[in-house]
Amino acid sequence: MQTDLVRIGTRGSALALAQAAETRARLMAAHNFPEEAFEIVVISTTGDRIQDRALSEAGGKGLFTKELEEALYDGRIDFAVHSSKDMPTFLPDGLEISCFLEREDVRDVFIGGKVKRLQDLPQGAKLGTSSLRRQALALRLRPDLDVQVFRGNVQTRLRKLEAGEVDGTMLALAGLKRLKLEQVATEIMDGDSFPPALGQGAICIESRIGDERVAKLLAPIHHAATGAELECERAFLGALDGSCRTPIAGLAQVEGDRISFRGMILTPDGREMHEISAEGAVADAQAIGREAGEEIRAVAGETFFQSWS
Ligand SMILES: NCc1[nH]cc(CCC(=O)O)c1CC(=O)O
Repeated sequence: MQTDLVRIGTRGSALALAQAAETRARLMAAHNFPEEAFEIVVISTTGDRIQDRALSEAGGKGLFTKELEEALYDGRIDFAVHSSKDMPTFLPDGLEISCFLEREDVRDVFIGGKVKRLQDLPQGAKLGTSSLRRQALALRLRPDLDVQVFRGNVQTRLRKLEAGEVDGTMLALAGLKRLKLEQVATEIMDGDSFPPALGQGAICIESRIGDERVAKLLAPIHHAATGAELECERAFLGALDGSCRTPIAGLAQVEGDRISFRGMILTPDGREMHEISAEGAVADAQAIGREAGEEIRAVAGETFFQSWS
């Protein structure tokens, strides 16, 4: 048994651990394995250690994946469990995303201290978020808000809200559900005016290209529709060159053999916005995302991306 031990790599935050446990539970059910067949290997990343500034300033998305990828190369873990939203657009050589679990609710929520809804915040109230997308979308609805950089894991943010450091904050409903904390949400944002981050709500698994044992292990827990949605969304991001300094939102949705996509780019102050919609066969998911990215890029013009960076 020991030689067959499956080593699951994860970050150490409560959300990451919940995602690793969910992956393990699905594998146990799919293969009829006991819990002892798995070891959850916790790996601390640079992103976890930086708490005092926005991640876009510190070097971006790779900060949450680098140390896990080193563990994959070294063979200390068999695969790494991630939030798709936090994955860089391009992966290092030899590694791939080999599996997507079925997507959770993709929506964002508002969590208010004294008021329940974002729109009910008093003039000039403090909204805590480090996401440029949430900042831009919130400022579109409420240009008067005072957006504060607000880092840390979900629990830390909720503590800061309770302590009155801000008047409200925003989080992904998916993460709250995985932590069994969805009851703290005071408003579920409407997906039309508040589209999610690309990849939001989807757990993905990164592994070594060509690892047949891991491929066989993961095949039964892969969710094809989520996979197509994420292929489309990641292609959109790739065409935009996924800069962390650009607020980007969007969502692909599979229905039967069709996929629809809606994407949005904004200026950080939320004043300027470009939107795109596309639709087609699921088999063309990637091309649909890429073409939507190229089109929105052309419509916005290169100056759009340079105007604030
Ligand atoms: N950047 C942190 C992060 N990465 C994934 C989630 C939520 C879970 C998900 O989207 O799958 C969160 C927290 C949040 O944005 O509320």
